[in-house]
Amino acid sequence: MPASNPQIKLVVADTLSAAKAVAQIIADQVKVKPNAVLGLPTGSTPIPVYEELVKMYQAGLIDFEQVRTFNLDEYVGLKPDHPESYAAFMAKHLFSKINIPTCQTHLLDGLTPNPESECKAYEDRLVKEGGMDLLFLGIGENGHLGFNEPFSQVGEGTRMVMLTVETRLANSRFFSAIDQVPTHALTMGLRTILSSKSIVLLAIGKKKAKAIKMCLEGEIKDEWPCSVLKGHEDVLVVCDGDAASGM
Ligand SMILES: N[C@@H]1[C@@H](O)[C@H](O)[C@@H](COP(=O)(O)O)O[C@@H]1O
Repeated sequence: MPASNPQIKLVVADTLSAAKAVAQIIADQVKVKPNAVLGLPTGSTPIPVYEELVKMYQAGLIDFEQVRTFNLDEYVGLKPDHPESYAAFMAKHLFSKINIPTCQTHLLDGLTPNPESECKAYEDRLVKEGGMDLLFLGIGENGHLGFNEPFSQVGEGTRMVMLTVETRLANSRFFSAIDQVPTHALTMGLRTILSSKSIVLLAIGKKKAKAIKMCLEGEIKDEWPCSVLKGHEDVLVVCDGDAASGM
C-alpha cells in the first residue's frame, strides 16, 4: 500500500512481524553505530519490540554497552518506582534485561520541582550526546506523539503539558481509575522529535487507523500532531492491517 506522501515509507505486516521489523531496524542502527543515541517510547505497542530486542541481546545479536537512550516522556507526579511511571516501565521491559549502563539511559524527572529547567536540561543533554540517531515512536488514538496532544506546535521543544481527557481515558486502563491518571506530563516536543536523524513509528490495531491516515495522507494539520512527520525526510511507519485500514 503506497503512502500518499512519498517521503514517508509504509510497511504493513502482521502484528508480530511488525514488531520484529522495528526491533531489527533498532538492531541494525546499533550495529552501524554501537554508541547510537536512541529515542524510546512507552505504551503497549512497544512491548513486543522490547521483548524481541531482549531475545536478540540474549542470543548475542545486539550489544547495548555503548548505546545511549532518551525516553520521549514521563508523567508528572509519579515516583520512578510507581508501577505506571515510564521509568518503571522501561526498567521492567528493557533496561533491567540488557547490558545498557544506567547512566546512559535518560528519562525526564516527573517529580522535578522545576519542570522548565528539567526540560531545558534534558534538551541540552540530548544535544550534548549528539542528538538522536533513531527515534522509535508509538502513536496515540488522537494522533499524539509522546504527549504532544492536538494543537501542539511544530516549534515546541521539551516541556510540561496538560493531558487531554481522551488520552487520560485511553491510558486509564493501566490505572485503577481515571482520577489516578496524572493530569500533566513532561514530553519531548514536536521540534525535538523532528530533530532525530531517522524515525520509525509502530502502530497496531484499528483504534490507530484514523491517526495513521492523518500521519500519511493530506496536509500537516494542528489537530493531528502526527501529521508533522510529513515534514521529516526519513520516516518509516510500520503498521498491522488494522492500523492501516483507514487509507
Ligand atoms: N505517551 C504515550 C505515547 O508515547 C504512546 O505512543 C501512546 C500510545 O500507547 P499504546 O501503544 O499503549 O497505544 O501512549 C502514551 O500516551
